[in-house]
Amino acid sequence: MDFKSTIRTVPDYPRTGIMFRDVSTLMADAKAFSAAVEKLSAPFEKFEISKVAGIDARGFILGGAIAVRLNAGFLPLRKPGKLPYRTFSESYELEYGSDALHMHVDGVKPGERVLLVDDLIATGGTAEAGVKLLRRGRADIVSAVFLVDLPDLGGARRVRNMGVEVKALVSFDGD
Ligand SMILES: O=P(O)(O)OC[C@H]1O[C@H](OP(=O)(O)OP(=O)(O)O)[C@H](O)[C@@H]1O
Ligand SMILES: Nc1ncnc2[nH]cnc12
Repeated sequence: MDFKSTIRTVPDYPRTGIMFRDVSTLMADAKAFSAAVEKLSAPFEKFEISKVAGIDARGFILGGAIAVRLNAGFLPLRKPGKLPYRTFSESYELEYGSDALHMHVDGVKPGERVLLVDDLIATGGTAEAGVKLLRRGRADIVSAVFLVDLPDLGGARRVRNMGVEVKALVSFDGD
């Protein structure tokens, strides 16, 4: 499956100079979406993942589908002001701004095996915040998976340097 050709690139969104990799076109393609979920889930079938942590917002779509495929629960890592109960929070810088992620304090049990999921990794700031939140809950992070890696921005390296394995289906480097 040629996943790359199913992802639309929108130049200068949301700011001049950003090449926006729009995964909504991959997700709208039934064959590509189901093949992507299968490809990112299958390697973890035997890893007894009990929870998939998905990052707000596009990581919810992919993470929810992966959670069902792996018979795992789903844990939302959300933007500020969205979770009703007590939370841990971590702030981070983005390619185009700054933000924070929250996780319910009882979102994971100590030692619980978790797969971290998002649609895309760029600078890795968002994923790093996700890793920090899961570690505050003392989760065992099995891997972090993405549809898209932008390797020029160094995010995958940054997360690997935190001791977390990173997998991505597609890489856009310099194009
Ligand atoms: O590796 P980074 O440089 O941190 O960037 C990656 C993040 O940026 C995008 O989310 P965005 O914050 O645009 O939010 P959205 O999913 O709500 O659109 C993307 O879905 C990742 O979560
Ligand atoms: N270039 C990009 N395309 C889509 N989502 C992003 N998130 C951060 N950088 C991005």
